[in-house]
Amino acid sequence: MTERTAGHEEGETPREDESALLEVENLETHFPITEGWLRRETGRVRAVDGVSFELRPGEAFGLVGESGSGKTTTAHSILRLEAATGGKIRFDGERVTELTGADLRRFRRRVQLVVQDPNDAFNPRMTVGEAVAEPLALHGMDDGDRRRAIVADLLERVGLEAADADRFPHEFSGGQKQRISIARALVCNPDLIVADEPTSALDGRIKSDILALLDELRREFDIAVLCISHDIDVIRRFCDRVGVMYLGKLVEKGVTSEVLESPAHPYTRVLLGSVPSLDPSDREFVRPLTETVPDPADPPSGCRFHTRCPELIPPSDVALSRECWRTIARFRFAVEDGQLPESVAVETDESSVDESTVRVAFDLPSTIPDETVDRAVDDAIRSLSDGDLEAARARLAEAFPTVCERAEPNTGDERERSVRCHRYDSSVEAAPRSWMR
Ligand SMILES: Nc1ncnc2c1ncn2[C@@H]1O[C@H](COP(=O)(O)OP(=O)(O)OP(=O)(O)O)[C@@H](O)[C@H]1O
Repeated sequence: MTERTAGHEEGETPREDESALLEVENLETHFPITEGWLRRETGRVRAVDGVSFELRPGEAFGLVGESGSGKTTTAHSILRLEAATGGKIRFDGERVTELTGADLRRFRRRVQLVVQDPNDAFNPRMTVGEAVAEPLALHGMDDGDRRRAIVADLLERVGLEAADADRFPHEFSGGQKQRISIARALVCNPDLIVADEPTSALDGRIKSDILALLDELRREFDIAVLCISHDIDVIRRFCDRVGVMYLGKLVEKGVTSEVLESPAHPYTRVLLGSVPSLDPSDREFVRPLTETVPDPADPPSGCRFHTRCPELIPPSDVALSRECWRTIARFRFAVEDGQLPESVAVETDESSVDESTVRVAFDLPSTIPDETVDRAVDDAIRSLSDGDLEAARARLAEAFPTVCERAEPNTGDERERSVRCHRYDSSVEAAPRSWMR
């Protein structure tokens, strides 16, 4: 066992939080896209692209976001199941990517994974007892009687019976198999459990029971949990703090109750589906501008959410109602994306679409109470009706520059609450925070 690295390594910036168990700093995991038999790299999927968070001992931190936002890749990079391409991961002060030999084995013992589908987690030819004891044997515990005693105790702790050790995994239900996975994760006395969608393969009551079990065990044994889920309810019930991921970035981070009760980032609001208000009749349903999630191999510039953001910041000289601006932004990004409604999609240069059809399709008013905007929208509609998507795209992009597209927002690196949105940056001229309620 090597001595734990105290403080920071030579030539490095001091660690943000000396008491953290896990520190993830600017993590990047990109996957190369290759072509041809020479496997020439033609691009990169930016699955995780600058993610930072910490986990304190015994704390439950949740990563939430739509499918494809990079949650699993983040977890796998921490576990060294995927190779991080940038950034730093420290576990108990040690750089995870640099661990080798005995140090790596110790790390693998102290950090355990619980996967989504317990059916994939077991070798069907091993008894439950053998499966749960396997990590003990791998980590050098030769005494069979001792292993059996530990397994019997753990099976009882997760709500099964000691005698279940002699049965095979296929004899158990999904919920019971997840209990066995949890027993196996606990057997080496870990400090951190990474739970990747631990309940999404389970139904209602069983899901609740498994969450309650995980919660009880983590408190009893003081185990930190990194919980990955697209299910807000799981995060709400289980996690002390939460990070919201969108296209490889953490867009908001904070104490779970605060983030879920007063979500600040427009994407978090979209994910939750509403802007909370004390008066339930005053709740506003928040929808993204478009449903199309951009490709992580070619993410939008600036803020990655800008192409779908209902709070997109307008150019400073545009004075329109919020709803009117949203309609125009929706129009702009649908055109940019080439996602045109059927009535507008023009196949060939010869065909054309009536201008009023374009207006109806995008809900655009016949006149817009801002002359410059009105002219730009008119020009774009004319180009679209002539089937010239490229000209419409260029006109709209030039007419509506936005800081959200131009620059990546900072988080300000506040530990307890951070929001990666220009609307929270005092140096950006935008509507005040209260505008977002
Ligand atoms: N090995 C890989 N090679 C190339 N691209 C990958 C690889 N693994 C993941 N990706 C891509 O990286 C992005 C993030 O995937 P990831 O599985 O981490 O997201 P997620 O938020 O966990 O989603 P889900 O809940 O669907 O698992 C996706 O676009 C995915 O297609």
